[in-house]
Amino acid sequence: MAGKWVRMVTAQTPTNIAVIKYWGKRDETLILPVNDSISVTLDPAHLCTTTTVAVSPSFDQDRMWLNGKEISLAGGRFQSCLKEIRSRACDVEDEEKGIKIAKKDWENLHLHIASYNNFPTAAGLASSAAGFACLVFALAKLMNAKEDQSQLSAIARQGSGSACRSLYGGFVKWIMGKDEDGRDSLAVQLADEKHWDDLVIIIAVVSSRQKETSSTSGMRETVETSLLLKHRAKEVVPKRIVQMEEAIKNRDFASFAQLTCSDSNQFHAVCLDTSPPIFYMNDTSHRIISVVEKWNRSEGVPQVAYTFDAGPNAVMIARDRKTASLLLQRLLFHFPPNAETDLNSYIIGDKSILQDAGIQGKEDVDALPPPSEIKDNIPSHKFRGDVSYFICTRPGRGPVLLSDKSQALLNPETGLPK
Ligand SMILES: Nc1ncnc2c1ncn2[C@@H]1O[C@H](COP(=O)(O)OP(=O)(O)OP(=O)(O)O)[C@@H](O)[C@H]1O
Ligand SMILES: C[C@@](O)(CCOP(=O)(O)OP(=O)(O)O)CC(=O)O
Repeated sequence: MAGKWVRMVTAQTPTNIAVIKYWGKRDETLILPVNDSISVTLDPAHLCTTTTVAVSPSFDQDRMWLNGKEISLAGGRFQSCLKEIRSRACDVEDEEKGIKIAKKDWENLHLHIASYNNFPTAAGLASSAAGFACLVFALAKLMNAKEDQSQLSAIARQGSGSACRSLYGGFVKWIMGKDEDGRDSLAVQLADEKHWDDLVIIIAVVSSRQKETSSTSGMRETVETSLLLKHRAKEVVPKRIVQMEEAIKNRDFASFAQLTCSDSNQFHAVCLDTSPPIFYMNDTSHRIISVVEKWNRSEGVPQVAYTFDAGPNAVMIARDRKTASLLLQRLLFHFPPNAETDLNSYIIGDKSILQDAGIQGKEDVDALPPPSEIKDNIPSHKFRGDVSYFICTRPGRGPVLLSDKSQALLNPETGLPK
């Protein structure tokens, strides 16, 4: 293994949004949850992490750069993932480059890791989920580990619980497991992204000034103080998991939406039941819920599901493209962009939904009529600037390797960021 070679692998991994939430751990170090959860993987075209991992005998320590800045790998979560994946490394031979790494060599070789999130890291868009899933997936490829996606998910879980669900595309279940060592706490795919490809997802990134409680400390406080969480984990979630699996299997949007909204609301109720109470949603979040609830009610059958993680951003899932364009009209009516924001940066991702909604410019936003369900309730307030921007996306695929060398984030000669 001597020489000056650098071997590297680049991968791209999606983020995910839970429709049955994970909240509460029974083991903090291994990251073992108190209930199963189910998520939808989001299209990596709009939200994803790209990670390049490299190994070389010339590296003298493990190093990592996140979005161009060097970060410490000393934290327990990074160390757990690195240790677990190293212990599964196998022989690697690259005849073209004349590289031969024996299984036992991996203990002494150091790694360079560079990662980039194509969305804001601190905006509550589950960067840790895509990030840890990508790290583990890329390292497994680099080290020729023979583990399947589910076994890799149990390693990513030790970086961040929700990360285990980003090892698959489509619809994913994290099975809480029973074993004390956590080996059976892993993700499985329920259906791939093609199974239900009518769904359209619109994320409202809500402006928030307040500092939020991290998921990790928030759920610790909930486990310590909330009686409602015990009821949720024991009585409510197990039934909902069965119903949600059925709804996904049958593409039953009415049940899917009802379960998704109820579970998000119960998660936030559990936060409120924590002492001291945790508030993740803000007034804008509540207004978005009200817009969707009023519309769903007036239609008689749910058109859109909403769900909120540990922050004020709304993730809305529309039953199809037509519904998504009607939703976007409603959202833009209530939450038009600020004077200084142009429409092109206000609606990002799949902009074709905007065209479907018949909106070409800001004048079309100003001309939007009040939605029929609120017409009798004038005055209908506008909340200009309360949403930072919207991301239009859809369910998407799981992790992939990027073989195009130009997409690598590390220099192939030096192993340092490009
Ligand atoms: N691309 C990445 N690769 C590895 N780790 C990452 C990556 N992106 C984020 N992380 C890790 O995740 C941490 C951020 O996680 P945190 O849970 O605070 O925010 P979030 O996941 O963006 O939001 P939320 O969990 O509230 O949805 C970072 O400090 C870093 O440790
Ligand atoms: C509200 C959630 O998004 C909580 C996610 O929590 P994290 O996975 O970020 O927490 P740690 O395991 O402590 O890293 C719900 C969910 O994704 O299921």
